[in-house]
Amino acid sequence: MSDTVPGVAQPHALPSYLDVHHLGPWGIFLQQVDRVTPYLGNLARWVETLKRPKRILVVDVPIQMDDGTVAHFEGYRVQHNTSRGPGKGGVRYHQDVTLSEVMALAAWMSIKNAAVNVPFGGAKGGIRVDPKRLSLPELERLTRRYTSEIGLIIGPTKDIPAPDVNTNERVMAWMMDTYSMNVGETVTGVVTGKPISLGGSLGRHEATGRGVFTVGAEAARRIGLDVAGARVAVQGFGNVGGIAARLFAEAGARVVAVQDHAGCLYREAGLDIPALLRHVKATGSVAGFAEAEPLARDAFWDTPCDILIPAALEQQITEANAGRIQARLIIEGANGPTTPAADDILTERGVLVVPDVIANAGGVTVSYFEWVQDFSSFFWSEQEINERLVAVMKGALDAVWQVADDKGVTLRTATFIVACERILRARDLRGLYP
Ligand SMILES: NC(=O)C1=CN([C@@H]2O[C@H](COP(=O)(O)OP(=O)(O)OC[C@H]3O[C@@H](n4cnc5c(N)ncnc54)[C@H](O)[C@@H]3O)[C@@H](O)[C@H]2O)C=CC1
Ligand SMILES: O=C(O)CCC(=O)C(=O)O
Repeated sequence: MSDTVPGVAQPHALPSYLDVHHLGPWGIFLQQVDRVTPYLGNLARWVETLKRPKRILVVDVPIQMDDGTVAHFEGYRVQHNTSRGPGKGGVRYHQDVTLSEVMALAAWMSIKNAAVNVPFGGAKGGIRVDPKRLSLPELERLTRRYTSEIGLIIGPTKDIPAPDVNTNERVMAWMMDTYSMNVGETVTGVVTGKPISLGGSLGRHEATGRGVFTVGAEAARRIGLDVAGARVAVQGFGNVGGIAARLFAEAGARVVAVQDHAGCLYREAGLDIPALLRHVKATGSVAGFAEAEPLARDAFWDTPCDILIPAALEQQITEANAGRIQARLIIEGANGPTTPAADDILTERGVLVVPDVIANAGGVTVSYFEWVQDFSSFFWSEQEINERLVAVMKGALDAVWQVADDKGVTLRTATFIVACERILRARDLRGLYP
């Protein structure tokens, strides 16, 4: 640290799980912050703020299983930064969820929310659980107990959860109901991504995929790649990947390869995406879809394609496969799919990466619209929402593209520059003492 503000930037040793050498998503976020710091000018004196989450809550979530036994699950809610507004970010249910992962996901929310200039800080939550092994009543009990445990720190003006991997509108309805019962009144604005009949927003279900498509098509146009006829490969075929694939197919692209947790498919002529979506709805996975050839999982990364959309989990594009990717354009639907070392390889090879913190911001943008609609109890048409979403996404991409050109940096560094400046300027203006 070169510059110091009394009481702020003292070089205390970081706890081990906050250390840049700690491998995992949080370590990756710290490396990304280090890459942007030289571009932050005077605001760099506040950068330590980004390296320490504001608030971390780890909760024990005990529930009664259907067989009468009691099981304990570990849950998290991390508020990374609240300088620009209440915490905002999804809740993930997955067997591999860790604190490092939730910290990074919360931090990427801070960057993303600032990049598209919605008035939120960054937060994220999760439970280490394989939800596929729970019955529906067990899942409901888990969600309700978790919501009560994190109820201490969430709220419509404090921190507003939303869906992420393995959570959906139904889970959000349970969260909204539990929080409301605990505070004694109906509070629709405590979560977004709710069912429409409970204060949800039209267009939220599709928003992240629509945002991926919007910035993807715009980036393709800017590099002279025609979406009509382009070959697209998609990893992850859930809310984000499935909808992005559908929109690209509707725009005339050929979705040639798809991978999810259980299967991997290839079809040179392009997969029938509506039929594949029906298959996934019926069976839970792309595996076993008859109108395609099965593909070995690792071969997915060698697929001849023009556009690659990672839309599953973190750290999928690494030093091991970045050199094999054939796409000219990568649009990050997932959070954190590319490691910094892989980023460097892709840049070197001239592959354009539209980073997660802009590419998948469509979801939280429409979550912001949902939150505003809940507060005003006045609801907008789907057309209005989609038009505003497209305007926000194109405007944000345009701004970071300009910074990337001006400074000769990648789109990821450019997005971090724009976002960190907004966050740290807010931090600076707010000052230190209560
Ligand atoms: N749902 C949302 O609004 C947003 C989600 N995201 C991010 O997008 C990504 C996907 O989220 P959703 O689509 O919401 O989740 P989802 O639960 O709807 O779908 C996840 C998909 O990833 C696949 N998958 C899981 N593990 C995999 C593996 N090891 N290899 C290949 N595929 C695997 C699953 O089979 C499924 O198709 C995550 O990184 C999430 O954080 C980002 C912004 C908003
Ligand atoms: O809609 C939201 O509030 C957040 C969605 C999310 O978790 C994300 O963008 O990664």
